[in-house]
Amino acid sequence: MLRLLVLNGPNLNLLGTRQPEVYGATTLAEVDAMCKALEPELEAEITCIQSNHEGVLIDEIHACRGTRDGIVINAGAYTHTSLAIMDAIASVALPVVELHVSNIHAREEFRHKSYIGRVALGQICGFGTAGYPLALRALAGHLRSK
Ligand SMILES: O=C1C[C@@](O)(C(=O)O)C[C@@H](O)[C@@H]1O
Repeated sequence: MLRLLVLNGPNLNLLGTRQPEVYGATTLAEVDAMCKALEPELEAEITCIQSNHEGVLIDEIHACRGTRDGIVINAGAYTHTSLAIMDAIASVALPVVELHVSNIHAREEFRHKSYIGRVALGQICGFGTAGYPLALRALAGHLRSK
């Protein structure tokens, strides 16, 4: 049984109502349900956590050491700014898939840089909230191939 964490960062609690032309109409509760629904197929226990606070996200990443096998993270705007989240991911040495609902590379220049990308297994972006199951499948596939 794989143990996977889906970690959502700042403002993602507003999914569904926040700039729907960019992020779509699906709510975070619906995203969490979509992720949990993959548990039987992926033979995984999937936990979904969201926080608007950088330190809480870091604590959740640290807590994965020895308790989880991998992480899907949408760090929101911290993606582009947070050396501390990058260091936390490097410190726990677990496979991490970076996820963005929007295509960050097609947006403003400041969204093109990702600190998470330096320590991630890979990145999925631009597929809307359908990216979450893609990211979980990619992570589980990677873990099972090891
Ligand atoms: O909050 C977000 C959401 C985001 O991570 C996405 O999922 O597309 C993209 C970030 O640039 C932005 O700050």
